[in-house]
Amino acid sequence: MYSRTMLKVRTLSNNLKMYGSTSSNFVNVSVNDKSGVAIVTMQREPVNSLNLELITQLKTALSDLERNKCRGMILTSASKSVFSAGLDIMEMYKPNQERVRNFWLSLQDLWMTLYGCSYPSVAAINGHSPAGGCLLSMSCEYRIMLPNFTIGLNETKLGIIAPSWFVATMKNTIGFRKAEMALTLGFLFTTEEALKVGLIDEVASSKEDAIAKADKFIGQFAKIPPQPRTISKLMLRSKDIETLRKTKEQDLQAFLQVVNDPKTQKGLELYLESLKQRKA
Ligand SMILES: CCCCC/C=C\CCC/C=C/CC(=O)SCCNC(=O)CCNC(=O)[C@H](O)C(C)(C)COP(=O)(O)OP(=O)(O)OC[C@H]1O[C@@H](n2cnc3c(N)ncnc32)[C@H](O)[C@@H]1OP(=O)(O)O
Repeated sequence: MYSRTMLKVRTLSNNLKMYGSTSSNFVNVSVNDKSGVAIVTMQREPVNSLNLELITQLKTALSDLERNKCRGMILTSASKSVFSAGLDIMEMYKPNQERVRNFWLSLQDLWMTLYGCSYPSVAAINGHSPAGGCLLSMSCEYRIMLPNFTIGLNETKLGIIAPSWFVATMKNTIGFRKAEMALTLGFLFTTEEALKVGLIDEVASSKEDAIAKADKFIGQFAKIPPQPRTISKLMLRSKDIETLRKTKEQDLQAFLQVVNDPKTQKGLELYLESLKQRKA
């Protein structure tokens, strides 16, 4: 039913080529011919960490879906155990200044595109979803997660602060009090805990079940006129999108200041080592 790559994801744009990147395909888009619902699959092994290329390709895919008036979008992962490990730490460790700037601006763009898309959006969370992975999930309208994984904004545990738009997205998803607790603790919720707190909406037994549930959620909108649907969604979401749009440069400068701080660089080095040692 879902035909692979019916909507072609454009490869890297010219401005990325100057960094010598190869145009690997980190995003697959397949569209159900009957329902018009698209499945957007992140496929950057091993953990879908969000580097500049994955972020750019996701943004392109979502914008293409908008232009093609898709009926709904399901965001998921090709991995069996990780939805997304969040931002690629290698983009922030000893960064090339022009690339890290582009990285952050592209992340801002991706968030504004996903959070404000007109079509219904569902995250089929088929693996762990910390930090930036949680942001992507929360930016969708509905979340379905598989058991025995974790999700949350764990930034404070890493000694860093989630940007204000990450915080706003969490507050809008689970409410002020629960967001305050979760953010200050850097709490990673298990699937069951996430369901209880309202961070996810349903638990699925498998990826196929998650996709079926997502299709069912999106199917409800078949009877709702699209324009009032979109306007209602944007009445709730546009304030935070506009806030970031107006403060993009300020937000970028704050990020660059943190990233370029030698203490952050030392922290990143230790964190990368700890990730590697967990395996040993
Ligand atoms: C973090 C400091 C940022 C400094 C900048 C300052 C402020 C502004 C930015 C603030 C916002 C930040 C949001 C973020 O998203 S930060 C990223 C936070 N992410 C995490 O903490 C997740 C870390 N990863 C994990 O916990 C696990 O990898 C896992 C997702 C649970 C999956 O576990 P598992 O399946 O066991 O896989 P491995 O751990 O063995 O990983 C395989 C491989 O991938 C590397 N890796 C994992 N996560 C990342 C990542 N986020 N970025 C880059 N690389 C990652 C890991 O090191 C392994 O590599 P090797 O195979 O080479 O050992």
